[in-house]
Amino acid sequence: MIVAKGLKRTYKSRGKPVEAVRGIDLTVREGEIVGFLGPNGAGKTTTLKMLCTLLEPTGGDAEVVGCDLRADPVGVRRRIGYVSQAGSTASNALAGEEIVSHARLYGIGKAEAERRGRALLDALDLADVWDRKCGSLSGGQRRRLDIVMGLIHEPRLVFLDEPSTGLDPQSRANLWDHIRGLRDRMGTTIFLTTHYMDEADALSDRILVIDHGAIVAEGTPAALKAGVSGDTITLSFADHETAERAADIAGSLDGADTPEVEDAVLRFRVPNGGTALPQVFSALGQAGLTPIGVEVKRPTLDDVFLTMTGRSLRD
Ligand SMILES: Nc1ncnc2c1ncn2[C@@H]1O[C@H](COP(=O)(O)OP(=O)(O)OP(=O)(O)O)[C@@H](O)[C@H]1O
Repeated sequence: MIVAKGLKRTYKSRGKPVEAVRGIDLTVREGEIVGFLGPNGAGKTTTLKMLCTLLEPTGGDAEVVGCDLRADPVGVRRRIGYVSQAGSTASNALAGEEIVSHARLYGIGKAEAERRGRALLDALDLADVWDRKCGSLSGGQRRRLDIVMGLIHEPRLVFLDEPSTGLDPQSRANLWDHIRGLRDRMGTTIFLTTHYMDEADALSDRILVIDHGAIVAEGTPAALKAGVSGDTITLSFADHETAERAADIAGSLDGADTPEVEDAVLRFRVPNGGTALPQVFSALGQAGLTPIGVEVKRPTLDDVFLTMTGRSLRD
């Protein structure tokens, strides 16, 4: 669906070059949901806009749904759907009118547009909004309506730019269900940008992590997390001195990473938290030390990012 080679975009800002995307390679296969994850300003939207023909690359090439990005941008546009961050419906217009007029832009007849529109609304749990003003819909409903618009010409590939930004947790989870459903029922390939780790984790078959305009990691969410060594064990003690004594003991355990103590909290890494914990408790017990709190944390995508870049995705 997408093969990009050396894709690059340099902006000019106050006479100075800004290398937003520094020559990236990426491949997206048919039927995949690929999450493009990175912090603010990493180059996600710039990449997306280039792949959607909204922005000309300053270097590199790409083929999107079989069409060359530079030689056949119209071919690309006919074959893709694009759901922008800003949304595409006017508040005062009726949802049904917006769908039909959008479909007409693709040369779809009115009756066919209405048939497809109603079927898509139904699929996205919006069956009763045809005669409602777009501005009267909830945030989640309006995002789903945007997706209906992006799918009206039945593209095989759809780009979603930050799909759940601004939605409450329940609407986000509901939107994710619908996005997965589209792929499962219709086989639509989905390429989405996000700076939310949970969104990338919950939705994507494969994740590309971008930072400073370059791809720094790629893989399934599980493989990326497995690449980060070990689980983190956090133990709380009554005071700093006890935590320091516990740190000496934890540090001598097999496979344990250099322990860190902050106030009365000890944190260290082990290859497997579940199997290490009984050993930790037994060793601490022999020294007469008892933690007052314990937490075992599996690696998150933020740990992946931290390992790759030395910074947190949240920074
Ligand atoms: N029109 C422009 N002119 C100059 N610099 C730009 C322009 N658009 C984006 N940039 C810069 O390019 C870099 C990448 O921006 P981009 O919007 O692609 O990042 P992003 O990962 O999509 O971020 P966000 O999550 O905030 O949308 C940033 O440093 C941004 O300031």
